[in-house]
Amino acid sequence: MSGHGDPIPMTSHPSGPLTGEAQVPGDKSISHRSLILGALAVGETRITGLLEGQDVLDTARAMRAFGAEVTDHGGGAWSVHGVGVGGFAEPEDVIDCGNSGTGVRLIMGAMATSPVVATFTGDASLRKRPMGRVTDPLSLFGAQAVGRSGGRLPMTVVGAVDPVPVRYEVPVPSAQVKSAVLLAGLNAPGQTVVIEREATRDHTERMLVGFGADLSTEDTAQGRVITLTGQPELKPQTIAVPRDPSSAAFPVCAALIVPGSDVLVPNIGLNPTRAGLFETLREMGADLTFENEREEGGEPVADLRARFSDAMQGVEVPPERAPSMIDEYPILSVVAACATGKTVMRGVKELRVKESDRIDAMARGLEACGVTVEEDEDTLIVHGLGAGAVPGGATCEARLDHRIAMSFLVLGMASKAPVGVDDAGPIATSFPVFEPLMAQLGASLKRTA
Ligand SMILES: O=C(O)C1=C[C@@H](OP(=O)(O)O)[C@@H](O)[C@H](O)C1
Ligand SMILES: C=C(OP(=O)(O)O)C(=O)O
Repeated sequence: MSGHGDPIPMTSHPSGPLTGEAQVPGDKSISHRSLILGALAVGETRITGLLEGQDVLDTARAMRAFGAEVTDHGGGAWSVHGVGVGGFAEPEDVIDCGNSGTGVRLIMGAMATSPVVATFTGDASLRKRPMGRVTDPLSLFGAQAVGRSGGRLPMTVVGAVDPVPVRYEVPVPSAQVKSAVLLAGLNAPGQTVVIEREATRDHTERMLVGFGADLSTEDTAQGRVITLTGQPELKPQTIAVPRDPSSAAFPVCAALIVPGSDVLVPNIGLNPTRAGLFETLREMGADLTFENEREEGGEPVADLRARFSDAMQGVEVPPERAPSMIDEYPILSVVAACATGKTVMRGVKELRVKESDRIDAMARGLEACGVTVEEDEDTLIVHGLGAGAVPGGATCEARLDHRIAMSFLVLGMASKAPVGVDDAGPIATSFPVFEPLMAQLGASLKRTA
């Protein structure tokens, strides 16, 4: 929901060893898609392990507004009684997607080829984010969108009455844009083709196939070509949502930088389009192992074991790895500050249009904590001080951004002096149990008045 409550200032104090098991919640990307695809199927989809973070709860509410029956059975078990492709009803009120770019962009795609009109809004962060990247391709299907200047929310989308299929080359590496076009293509007759130069997370493609759509993917010299045949009848599914690697990143990285730590993070989804951080950490010399590697529900899964690693060194992260770790640069820059030498992150300008400008948010906060940082439009460079050498002692701005808030709280666990954030409230969008989970491992997080 767009209204956040009062800010929740929080301070993270230097911590003793972090030990034990961290049961992180379900994957946010897969949770959104489970609800949306469930709403577009005919019959009842059953979901276990759904992330009950605010972003996903807002998508659940939106699916109800479009006519699906969405039921919370407790303990992460949900069901969605879908209305079928093209069956969305017109919402009676504004759709509020809160803090969630994924929610609003995927839902716009899902409704854009149905004869309904919907107005979308979000919180102060989401209202700053660009929607033109989604509404441009949706207009090719015949949909129309009017929003605030710069293509910002609030925005009204008029779904196409007679949609046509499209062939669209995604101009920015974005799974949200790709997914919006594929979801719109579901209700267009004929074949919709999406081309992405750099492969981004492929949950939409995998799940569409699971729901019975005719979708094929081909890797060509131009990039990945995805072809979807429109107007399928999607069959309801039983989905066990894997645990989120982007949430696992926080206890994993905390364990790597807090002396004496040894943490197990079980059942983490390791889809290669999501696992770039773990590869980078290993290149830095992290003691990070994958145990019990297996396949579950078509996705690779493993238990991650992270132990304090006092000899990590800075690396150059290859720009082509960015899509597979796009949400992990904030926490990587914290690890980089605790490694020796410099870590160079290039090809990261997409970070500037997330919940906050994440390059600027991390640069300012790290500097306040005594770390030297360089940046340009597309680059972040962190000069590491080594294990235990970051001064800390600052309160950093979270900027309505859950990943920024969690990153600085992790930094506080490994700094010389505590690190605070002005508002830990946004953490509830993706990782509502972050505070008790980290406390159970031994972290000292205190809500400050
Ligand atoms: O499709 C998704 O579920 C997501 C795609 C990424 O955004 P972009 O598509 O803007 O890169 C990512 O940052 C976001 O957290 C989730
Ligand atoms: C960028 C993120 O999410 P969204 O775009 O869905 O707001 C994120 O979770 O880091």
